[in-house]
Amino acid sequence: MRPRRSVLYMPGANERALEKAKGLAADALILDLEDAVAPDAKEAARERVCGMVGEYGSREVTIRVNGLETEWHDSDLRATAQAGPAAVVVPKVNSARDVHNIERALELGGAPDHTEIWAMVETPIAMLHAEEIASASDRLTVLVMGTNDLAKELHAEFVPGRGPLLGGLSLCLLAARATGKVILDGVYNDVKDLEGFEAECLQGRQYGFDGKTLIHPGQIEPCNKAFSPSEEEIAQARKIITAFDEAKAEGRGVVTVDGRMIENLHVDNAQRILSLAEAIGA
Ligand SMILES: CC(C)(COP(=O)(O)OP(=O)(O)OC[C@H]1O[C@@H](n2cnc3c(N)ncnc32)[C@H](O)[C@@H]1OP(=O)(O)O)[C@@H](O)C(=O)NCCC(=O)NCCSC(=O)C[C@H](O)C(=O)O
Ligand SMILES: [Mg+2]
Repeated sequence: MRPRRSVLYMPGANERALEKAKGLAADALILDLEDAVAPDAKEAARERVCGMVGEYGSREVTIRVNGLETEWHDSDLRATAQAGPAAVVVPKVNSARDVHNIERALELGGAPDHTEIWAMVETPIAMLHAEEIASASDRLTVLVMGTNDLAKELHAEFVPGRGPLLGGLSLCLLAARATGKVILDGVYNDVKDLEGFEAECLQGRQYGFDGKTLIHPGQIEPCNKAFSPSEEEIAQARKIITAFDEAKAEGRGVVTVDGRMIENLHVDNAQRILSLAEAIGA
């Protein structure tokens, strides 16, 4: 299990941010060539980020290319295939066919096997095709929510609690869990509003997201905390596993811990929590 609690975007044209990220505690980085880079800076940014992939130590480094319909997409994908990051993040993936085209281009470009596809799901049609997108390729390992684009396409407003977006988020969560993929929540735009950010992290975790995409260093620490099992959760997980093992030894398949029923499925969940805590510790 690889923790992907905090996944930080940085503009591929912003040398200061690219340097600063070398000392930041994000689990993964997205070096961005898409929205955060102006058209006349695209080519220089591509060359810069492809040359920096190996400079971030143990962090998972990915590159977000420009969308399939854009003039930069093919060159971005070719250069990324050669750079061999942990993943290529592709915006506005709308169908299984899009995934197959990306996969083929990576193979033709000589991408190493370790370069995964992270598909951004951020349009109404992607919400409706989430399962076919998620299951289109073994190389595709992560779905990334693009909540700004989704809100724009829906003509939705940004409101506390994200009511207008929850239908789409839930469809993508269902698709990710049904196909065994990781899923990351979208970004929180107000970098000064930490209270609102923490509330959105908590909501994301409660819905089942594995982590959240971020736009500012100040969001990393609260995000890591929100998506890590707490000391109490770890202790409770151990207690559940021990109680169930004891019950099993006595020939029982169900037990109560603190008055609550515990069956096999709760033990699976407790084991997942311990594995995540162990992976974070490592
Ligand atoms: C949002 C920002 C434009 C704010 O920038 P700024 O006001 O300059 O921030 P600070 O002055 O508070 O910065 C303090 C220091 O931190 C560094 N910094 C800032 N952001 C980052 C970052 N993302 N990664 C690394 N380092 C960062 C600054 O350089 C300062 O450093 P120093 O001077 O040495 O102290 C800015 O944060 C920003 O550009 N964020 C990223 C924006 C981005 O990448 N957007 C695209 C991805 S989001 C998206 O597209 C979502 C999706 O597609 C959707 O549809 O939802
Ligand atoms: Mg977007």
